[in-house]
Amino acid sequence: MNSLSQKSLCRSVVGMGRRRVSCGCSESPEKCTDVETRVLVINTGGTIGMVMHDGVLSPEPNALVKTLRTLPILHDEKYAEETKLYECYKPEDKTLVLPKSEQGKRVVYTFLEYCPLLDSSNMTPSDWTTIGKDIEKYYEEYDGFVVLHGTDTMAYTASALSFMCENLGKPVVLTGSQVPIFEMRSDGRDNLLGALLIAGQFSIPEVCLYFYHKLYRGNRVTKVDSGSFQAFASPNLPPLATSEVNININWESVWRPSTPGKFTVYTEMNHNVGLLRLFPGITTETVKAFLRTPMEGVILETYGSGNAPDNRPDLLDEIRKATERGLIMVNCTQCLRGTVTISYATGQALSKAGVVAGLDMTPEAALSKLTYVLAKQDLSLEEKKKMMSRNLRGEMEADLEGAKFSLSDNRFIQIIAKTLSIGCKEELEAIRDALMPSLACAAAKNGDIAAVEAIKNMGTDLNKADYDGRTPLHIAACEGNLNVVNYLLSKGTNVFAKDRFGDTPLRNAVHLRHIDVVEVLRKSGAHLSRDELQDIGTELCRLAAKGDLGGLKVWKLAGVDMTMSGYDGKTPAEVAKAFGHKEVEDFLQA
Ligand SMILES: NC(=O)C[C@H](N)C(=O)O
Repeated sequence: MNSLSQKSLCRSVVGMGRRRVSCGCSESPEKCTDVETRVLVINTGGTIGMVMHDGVLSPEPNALVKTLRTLPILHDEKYAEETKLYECYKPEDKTLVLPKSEQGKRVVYTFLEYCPLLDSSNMTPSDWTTIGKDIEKYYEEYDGFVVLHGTDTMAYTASALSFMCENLGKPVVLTGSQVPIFEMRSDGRDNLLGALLIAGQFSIPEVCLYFYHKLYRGNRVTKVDSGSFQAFASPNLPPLATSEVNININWESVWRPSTPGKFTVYTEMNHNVGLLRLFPGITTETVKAFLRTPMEGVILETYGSGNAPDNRPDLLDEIRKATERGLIMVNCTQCLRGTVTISYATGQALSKAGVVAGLDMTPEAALSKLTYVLAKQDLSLEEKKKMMSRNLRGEMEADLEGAKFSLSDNRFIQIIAKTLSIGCKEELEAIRDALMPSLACAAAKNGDIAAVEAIKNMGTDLNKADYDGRTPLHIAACEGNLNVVNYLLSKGTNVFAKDRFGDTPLRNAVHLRHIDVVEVLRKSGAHLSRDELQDIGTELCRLAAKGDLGGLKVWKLAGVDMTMSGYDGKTPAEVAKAFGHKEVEDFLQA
């Protein structure tokens, strides 16, 4: 399906690893923060890459990369040449690099172009599967993913991917444009640039949609305008980020899963689903025909806050018969904004007929959630219904359990504020932001879960790092505080966070040989980064020469390939043999 072979992508990664390149500043290479991050751009089609032929727009294969290479805001050829970029990142003809960002980073991005490129109106759930599989295939090699997609069905794909991507730990950002990128007045250049900067630089482990300076949660959007650059809206959830003079991330809204695990893409889909929009005078025959077998799941688009006529026993009867037969029906409102409630008798009638309340889900999110949930063969009908009414990926309003304390509830900060004679909210927030990351790290070091929890309840993002870029998870992993590690993971903290030395919590746990922490981090989807895998063969050979079986076992647990050879081409097993460490040799050959 795609024109980029796996071999060429893998070689580009395994061969060189992430580079830290001198940016020309006066810092030593260790301190210089001009770091490259990698983004895979999956080009599925859409207007962004279309060209007018015979008066109609259609996707143009192999055109986008060529054009981007000529645009200085989207590609810095001078940097690529000076730093021999293409020797590290292959394939050369599909790899580009952004100019240095405000955050001091270089986003290197590689294109994976589908064949054929599609207008998104031609897409089906099997295209969602293709995209999901590619994200899974290249997951470990990239820091983030951008999916170029037509706008017409982008909200469906974004919603579907949000459910299919289980335990996602990296950003996946869908974008596209209203006008082709080749034209003078196009929104495509800004949209692509914004999506790349977000996917390459921020720990937002969600499927998102970036359009017209705003980053939205993918399963909250709907296309609202076919003639404006502001094509999307997220009526029930404010944007996760806005790109203005600065990129402002609304960290408190970023979705963090509470049950971490290894990243997988669930690709089974149930296609026997549909959307039924109520209208005054809809006939029983229409409803009956729609709900007929093989239909297994239907989103009923109702009026207002989830209402349907309660003076139509014929209609309600058909609905009841269908739900009793095992068809799952979900109630979503036709209104752009708002939620389904049972405050009206007309709403209650549906709930009595067995229809599940879809709360404030968009029809796009509800439909793709149904295709995902119904495909889970090992779940009972009741479990599937429960899943439909539960918040899985931030697609519906959360229960109150997750509600945050307001800053003014926080005695600790208030006492500090009083001591410093500070009264206004902005200053209180500034104090919180300055103090809390360090306090959270201190609590993580002491293994004090209650303190970490209290700090979180003050509204602190537990992903915030201290002056060394170290998060509470780094500290807990270093100290071997398994309970704190488990707590932090249950709150969805980022396992891929890197401190200013480029180390992840997993690398710290390996270094200090905290086997239990390594195991838990691996189960949560952590893997060593390309930087951390650099020269790993030499390190394994060093341990083999010393007969350090324990050290080798921890690396293996961390997912390292034990056959990687050292600087002289010898494998660790050969080195162990040469030094007469039989037990180590047997372990390495097992
Ligand atoms: N703006 C667009 O991308 C619309 C196009 N028809 C598509 O969805 O592929």
